[in-house]
Amino acid sequence: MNSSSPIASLTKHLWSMMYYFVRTYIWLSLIMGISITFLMAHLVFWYLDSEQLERFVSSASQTSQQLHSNLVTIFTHSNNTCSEQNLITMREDLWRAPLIKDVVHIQDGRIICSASWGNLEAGLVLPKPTIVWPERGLQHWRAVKDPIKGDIQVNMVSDGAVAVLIVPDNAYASIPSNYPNTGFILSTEDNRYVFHASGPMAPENVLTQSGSSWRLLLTQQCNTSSKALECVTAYNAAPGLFGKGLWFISVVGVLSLAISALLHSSILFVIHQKKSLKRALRRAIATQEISVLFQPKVCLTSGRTIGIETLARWHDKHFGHISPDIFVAIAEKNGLMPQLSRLVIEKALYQASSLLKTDSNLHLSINLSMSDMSDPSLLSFINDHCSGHRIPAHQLIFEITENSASGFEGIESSVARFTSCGYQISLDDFGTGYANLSWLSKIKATEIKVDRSFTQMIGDQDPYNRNTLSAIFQLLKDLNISTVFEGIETQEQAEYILRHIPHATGQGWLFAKAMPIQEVARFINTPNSSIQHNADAAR
Ligand SMILES: Nc1nc2c(ncn2[C@@H]2O[C@@H]3COP(=O)(O)O[C@H]4[C@@H](O)[C@H](n5cnc6c(=O)[nH]c(N)nc65)O[C@@H]4COP(=O)(O)O[C@H]3[C@H]2O)c(=O)[nH]1
Repeated sequence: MNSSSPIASLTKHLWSMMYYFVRTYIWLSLIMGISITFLMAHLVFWYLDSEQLERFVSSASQTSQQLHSNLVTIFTHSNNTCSEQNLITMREDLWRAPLIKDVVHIQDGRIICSASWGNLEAGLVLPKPTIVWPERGLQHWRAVKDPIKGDIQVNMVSDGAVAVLIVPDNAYASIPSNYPNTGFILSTEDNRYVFHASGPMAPENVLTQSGSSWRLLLTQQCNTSSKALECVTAYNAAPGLFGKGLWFISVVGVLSLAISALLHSSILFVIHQKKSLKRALRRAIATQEISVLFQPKVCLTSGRTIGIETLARWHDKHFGHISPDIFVAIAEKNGLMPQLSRLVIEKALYQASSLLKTDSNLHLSINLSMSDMSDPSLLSFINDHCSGHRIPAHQLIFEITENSASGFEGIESSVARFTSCGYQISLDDFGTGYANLSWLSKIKATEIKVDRSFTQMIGDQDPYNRNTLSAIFQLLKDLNISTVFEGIETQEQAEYILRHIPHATGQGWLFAKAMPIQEVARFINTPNSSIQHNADAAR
């Protein structure tokens, strides 16, 4: 076999297709995995950062309140003298205020005594205050050298007679300065005065922000009763993943690759499952594993079973029960409909033939898809099997669902070929998707099956649903065509339909679920109390 033989080129083609799919899904998985992981990590870190800021702010707020109450006590005790008695009071106040470093007395812009150092004979010149706050009668010094010892930076607040020295790093020790990108500001409520600021941003740039943005996380708590310190603001200038180091981002990157790999294998698994489902369906059709059940259609006035609908069933050893909605769609997509429909028709005619012969008024409904209608040899297959079982054509109804927008161009002539042979045509799932009025005028159906969703609207108090329902009922009356209501589950639904359309047919679990043909025979011969009740209600 040389490399240009058809088998070799087919194998090559298959390989390149497989390679294309794997490659496509790798990119898809990578893009999804990386973006999902980074987004999730960012949101988690953002949340943790905002929780941390909340903790900072509430602890700083408590500190401010405590400082405030200490200041109030100290300012109240002030009598502007450095007497022994006054120094004792100052010291007692200082011991009760662990956040305050020292209390000093001021006269003519000089410190004349201190709770810690006693009388200072010459007096020490005070630097110029950073902030003068006339409305409150207070002066503030921000980040100045301790005027007595000169060793560390302090903040000071004074009412003119007494000044209090605060070491902010001690007072606000619970606000760790080593948190990267995190800052902390003490200010007045109107942001005019900033008493203390730490962190990577200038306080005016932070305080002019109205709230958090995607680049700045901001939390503020104001204590309006405080005389000296009003608002506490904590911020993170690089929230979420932005502020995390390279190490963190690398960990998230590795995690995102792992998630991408997981996604990729899940996608391949789903594709594999789909392919296996397709293979299993092909096998089930070939081995005739697809079975049929029949659901009775009941005349709502008389309570008589006037027909039965064939419903295909598939139970696979590996996948379990698979709904016809799923396997019919797979069959449609993979060109298996001719085999599936022929199998269902064959089984339905074979199983229902004796019942149809016993009761010549009973009809048998079979679902056909659009592709069945375009199958040129299906009609002769049906004709052959009907004459084989000696079933008259008028006892068969073919239910058609329009399940694609494009529809099927030759549908009118196909339907005409069916009706000319004596078969009846039903428009299934009327009112949903593409099964609408224009479709009805096209296919000249002898029966309409109103979709289950409309039956479920009965009893609904929503005004929109009630109006839709009454419009549908009016339309059906005007159309004057044989009407079947699907999915009747309650007595109320059956009675409502009977009141509005007396000759309607009902189908649904109120009467019976789909069942094997032997049970259908028993069902037909057993009087049904719900049906009798219905008929009584209509009288
Ligand atoms: N909740 C509720 N459901 C009810 C009630 N009464 C009946 N049903 C369900 O409603 C569906 C009615 O069939 P459909 O509208 O033709 O809808 C059918 C039909 O479009 C399609 N199908 C089934 N068998 C075949 C087949 O042999 N060939 C084709 N082409 N399609 C089929 O699959 C669809 C689903 O079939 P099923 O799962 O058997 O679902 C059936 C039936 O079991 C009720 O009171 N309440």
